[in-house]
Amino acid sequence: MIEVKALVFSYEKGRKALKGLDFEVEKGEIFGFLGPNGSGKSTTQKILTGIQGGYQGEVRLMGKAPDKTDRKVFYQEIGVLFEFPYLYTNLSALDNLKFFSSFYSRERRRDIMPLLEHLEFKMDYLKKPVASYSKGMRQRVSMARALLGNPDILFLDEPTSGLDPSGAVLFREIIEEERKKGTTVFLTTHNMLDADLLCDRVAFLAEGSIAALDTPESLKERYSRKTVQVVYRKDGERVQRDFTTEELGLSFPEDIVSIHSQEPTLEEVFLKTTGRGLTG
Ligand SMILES: Nc1ncnc2c1ncn2[C@@H]1O[C@H](COP(=O)(O)OP(=O)(O)OP(=O)(O)O)[C@@H](O)[C@H]1O
Repeated sequence: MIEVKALVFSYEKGRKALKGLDFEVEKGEIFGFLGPNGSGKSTTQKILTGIQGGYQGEVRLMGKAPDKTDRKVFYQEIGVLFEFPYLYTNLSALDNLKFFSSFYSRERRRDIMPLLEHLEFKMDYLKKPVASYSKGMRQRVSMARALLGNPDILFLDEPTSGLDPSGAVLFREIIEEERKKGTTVFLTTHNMLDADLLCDRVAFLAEGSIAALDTPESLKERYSRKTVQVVYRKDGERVQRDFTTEELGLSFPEDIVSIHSQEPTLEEVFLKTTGRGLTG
C-alpha cells in the first residue's frame, strides 16, 4: 500500500531532514512511525499525503506518487487526522462534517450521525461552534472527519492526544475496527502505549534516518535483559535483586514478596536504539 525507497528531503541546501528512508506498509497493517521532535515525522507525513513534493527517491501509495497523481482521486482514498487543528472553529461539528462530506463520492461517504455516535460525541454540542469544544471533543470530530470518506489509507498523528483514558481505549478500538475492514493505518506518535498496543510494526526515526524497524514484540525481545526482579525477605529485611531464570530455579529459598519479569518497555528500546528520548 505504501512503498518508500531511498527517500531524501532537504528544506535547505546541504541540510537533509530525511536521509534515505526505506520502508513498506502492507494493506491492512497498522504501521507506527515514532521519533522525537525534529526527527522528520511530519516531513515524511507531508510527503506521503502529497502536501510536500520536491523529494528524492521513490514514494508510492497504492502504486501512485502522491505529489504527481490526480489530487481529486487521491484525497478520496486517504483519510487524515493531523495534530494541527483543521476544523473550522466558528462552525459546529455538524456543519464541519457536512462540508467535508461533500468532497466524497456517494459510494465512499459515511453517514455523519452514526459515526459521531460511535465516537461517543456529546450530541448536545452538535450545533455549537467547535471553538467551544474540549480537546477531546475536537479530537472526536477530527477523527470523524478522517473516517468520513471510508479511506483506504488512514494517516493518524497523535490520535489519542487530549483524550481521557476511556477515550483513548475507544479510539484504539476504532482504529482496530478500521484495520479489520482492510484499512491501512500510518500512525505517527510519541505515545509508546498506543504504538505497543496497536502497531503490527514500528519504525524508530532519529535525525532523519530509521534506526530500527520491527514488530514491538521483536524489538522488546531483542533488548530483553532475560532477568527477573525478585523482592524477598531475608533476616526481616526487604531485599530486591535481579536473577537470571536459571539462577532463580524453582525452589527459591527465601520468603518471596513479589516477582517482576524484566521485559524492556518500547520506550527503553527506543532509547537504546536511537540513543535519544522521544521528547527532545
Ligand atoms: N518548513 C521548514 N523549513 C525548514 N526546516 C524545516 C521545516 N520544517 C521542518 N524543518 C526541519 O526539518 C527537520 C525535521 O522536522 P519535522 O517537522 O519533520 O520533524 P518531526 O519529527 O515531525 O517533529 P515534531 O515531533 O516536532 O513534529 C527538523 O530539523 C526541522 O527543524
